[in-house]
Amino acid sequence: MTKTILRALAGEVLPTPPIWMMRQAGRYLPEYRATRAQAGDFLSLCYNPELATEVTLQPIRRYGFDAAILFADILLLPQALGADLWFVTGEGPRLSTVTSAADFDRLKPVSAIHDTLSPIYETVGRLSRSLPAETTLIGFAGAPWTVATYMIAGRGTKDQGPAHALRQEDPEVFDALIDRLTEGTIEYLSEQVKAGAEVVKLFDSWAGSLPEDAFRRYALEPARIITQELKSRFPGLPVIVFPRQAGAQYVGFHQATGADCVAVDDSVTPDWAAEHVQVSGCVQGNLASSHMVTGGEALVRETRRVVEAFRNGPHIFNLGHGITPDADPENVQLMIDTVRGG
Ligand SMILES: Cc1c2[nH]c(c1CCC(=O)O)Cc1[nH]c(c(CCC(=O)O)c1C)Cc1[nH]c(c(CCC(=O)O)c1C)Cc1[nH]c(c(C)c1CCC(=O)O)C2
Repeated sequence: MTKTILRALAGEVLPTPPIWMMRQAGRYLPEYRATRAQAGDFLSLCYNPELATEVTLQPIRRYGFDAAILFADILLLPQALGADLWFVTGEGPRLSTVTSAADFDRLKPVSAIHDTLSPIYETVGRLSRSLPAETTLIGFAGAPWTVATYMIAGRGTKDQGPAHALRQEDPEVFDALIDRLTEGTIEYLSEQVKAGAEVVKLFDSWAGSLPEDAFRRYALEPARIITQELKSRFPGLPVIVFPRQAGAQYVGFHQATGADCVAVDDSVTPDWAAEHVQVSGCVQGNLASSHMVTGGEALVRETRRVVEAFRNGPHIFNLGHGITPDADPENVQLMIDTVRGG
C-alpha cells in the first residue's frame, strides 16, 4: 500500500492526516544529545553518515512518525560552494560573507559541490535502506533567498537587513548569487533523489521578509525553477515548498510553482489556510511549536483545531516551524496521540 505521506501529496483526503515534525531529530531528545556528543560538533554529525542516519531514525523509533527527514542543514550548500562555515554554541551559524563581485568570484562552480556533499548522499542511501516500509524519506535544501541571507550577512539576522541592502544596492552580484544557489540546489536535491529521497522540501524560512515584487522574483521564481527542473528530471517526484510567513502570498503558491504541497507556518490560522491555500493542493502544518513546550489542554485543543480545519482536503500534520530544544518529548507524544486517536 502506498505510504500515507505520498497519498496526501497526491491529493488524497485521508481520515487521519499523516504526521511528522520539522527538526524532529534535535536537542529536545536525550538520545540526540548523546549521539551529538559522540560526534563532537553539529557539522561533524551532519557529515558522518552512520551517526546522521542514527539521529534521523531516533524520532521514527520513538514516535513512529510517517516521514523521516534527512539530518543535515541548509548551510551545507554554501559550504560546498566554498564559504567557510562554523557554529558558535548558543549563538548559531557563522559564514564567510559574500557582499561583492570579488567575493562571488571566489565561490566554487556548482560542479564542485559533490566533493563536499557526498557524505550527505551516503546518509540518504543508508536511510533509504533502513527505514520502515511505511515511512517516507524526505530530502531537503534551503531556498536560494534564505540561504543567501546567511551568506551575505555571515550569520543569522532578525530582519535580513544585509541581504535586502545587497539586493537593492548591487542587484548584479545579488542575482548572480541567487542563480548560483538555484543551480546548486537543483544538483544537490537531484543527488538526494538518486540516493533514495522520495520527496524533497525547500525551506524558505525568510520568504516573509520580501516585499511583494521581490517575493515574486526571489522566493516564488526560484521555487518554480527548482520544482519544474526536478519534476522534469524525476517525473512524479513530490515537492513541498515552505515560504515561511508568506501570509497573503501563500495564496496561489501551488499553481505558481507547480509544487505538490505548501507548508504553512502558524502566523496564519488553519481556517484561513484551509480556505485560501488548501483549495489548490496539499497543505502541511501548522501547530505552533510553543505547544511542544507548554503542553496540556491547550495542546490538545489546538491540535484538534488544526486537524479539524484541514479535514476536508489533503493535509500533512506538522508544526508551523521547527520544534525547539526546550520542548518536552511527552508533549510530542500527546500531539501524536491526539492526531491519531481523535
Ligand atoms: C534557517 C535554517 C537553518 N537550518 C535549517 C533552516 C531552515 C528551517 C528553519 O527556519 O528552521 C533547516 C534544518 N536544520 C536542520 C534540519 C534537519 C532536518 C529536520 O529535523 O527538520 C533542517 C531541515 C538540523 C539542525 N540545524 C541546527 C540544529 C541544532 C544543532 C545542534 O546544536 O545540535 C539542527 C538539529 C543548527 C542551525 N541551523 C541553522 C540555524 C540558524 C541553526 C542554529 C539554531 C539552533 O541552534 O537551533 C540554519
